[in-house]
Amino acid sequence: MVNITEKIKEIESEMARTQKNKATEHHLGLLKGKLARLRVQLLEPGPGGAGSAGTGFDVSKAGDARMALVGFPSVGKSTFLSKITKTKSSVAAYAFTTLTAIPGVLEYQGAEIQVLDLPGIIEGASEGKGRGRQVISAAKTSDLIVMILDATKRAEQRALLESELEAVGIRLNRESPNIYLKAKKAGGMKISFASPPNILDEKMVYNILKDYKMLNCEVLFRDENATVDDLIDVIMKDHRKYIRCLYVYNKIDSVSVEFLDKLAREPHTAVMSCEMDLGVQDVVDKCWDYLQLNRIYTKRKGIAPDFSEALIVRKDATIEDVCDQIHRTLKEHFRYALVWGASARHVPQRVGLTHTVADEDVVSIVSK
Ligand SMILES: Nc1nc2c(ncn2[C@@H]2O[C@H](COP(=O)(O)OP(=O)(O)OP(=O)(O)O)[C@@H](O)[C@H]2O)c(=O)[nH]1
Ligand SMILES: [K+]
Ligand SMILES: [Mg+2]
Repeated sequence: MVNITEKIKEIESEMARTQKNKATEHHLGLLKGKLARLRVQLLEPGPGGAGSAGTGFDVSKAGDARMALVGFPSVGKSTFLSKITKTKSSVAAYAFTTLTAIPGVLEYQGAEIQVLDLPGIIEGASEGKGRGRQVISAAKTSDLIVMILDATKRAEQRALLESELEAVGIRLNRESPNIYLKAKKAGGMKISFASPPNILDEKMVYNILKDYKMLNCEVLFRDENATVDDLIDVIMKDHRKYIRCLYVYNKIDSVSVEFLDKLAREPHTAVMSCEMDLGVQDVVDKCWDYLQLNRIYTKRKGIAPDFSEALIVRKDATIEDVCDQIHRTLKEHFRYALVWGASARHVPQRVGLTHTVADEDVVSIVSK
């Protein structure tokens, strides 16, 4: 295999050398496209390729959702896992104490969340430094990334980790770009903009699509602020993953109150001290919010609901989804449901399959 890492470095330094202006933006756009393709090659070589690529760790998914603890060495990932689950993962003051993925189970009022404690990653992880690629692949399989940061360390750590994750196609706290793209068999390229674009132009879009050999396709930009990166993300959609991320600063016992206040105001952020047992439960509650799941308790007629076991559904789930969770064929015999809780206008409310449930609702299904 030709050294892809070197090729990536070459393009990155060419991009750094190239001045950003109107005359160079097309060239820069094409370089970005090339870079994106190389990164995919690096991570996911075809059959027979280098086996060391991002295969993750051999931990099967379990429970209602998976969250991954990602961060630099010795920020307190294992300390956090040991605090919130029954699993004990080795904790020590030296870097790279954890060498593989350690799964634990977080029990959250009837829900079971798999928590993956991962080895620390370092700068250059996405290019294969340390266990970086494996860690990042494991993070890519999770429903939530919990980025553990050390409040006593330099502020750049957050941006550094973000760019490592970005480099392998993970998009944090973002939606996929509002661009419609459809490959066609023939008919050439049809490029349209819902409103005049601020950044892109037709020629640039044409060149990038051509560079990806998408000569026959239809593309519609619904967002006037779409960028080259957005277009590349849509072209490479099979290699992109949009995941929510909660940034958690640990070790707040060792920073000033003023600094702590500043950290806590950053977006998508929570702060804690595992050692002093400060804020840990708040972090867990926030993780639950970020997973965007609802706990639904079911109730049989005349019997009190069982709060020790919840059905876990997506945030926007309906009674139909609840039925599907209980049994594949339940909705065929469905008559109506009774709902107690935040989604009910009065309790109990009698509802149909399309009713949207809320977290901690109690539901009773009445079938034919
Ligand atoms: N001051 C302080 N130290 C902490 C806190 N939490 C953990 N530590 C210490 O930080 C060190 C590293 O903790 P670990 O849990 O091993 O960190 P890790 O992120 O799992 O490290 P690796 O597995 O090596 O990547 C240990 O000495 C912990 O005792 C905290 O809240 N405050
Ligand atoms: K450590
Ligand atoms: Mg560890």
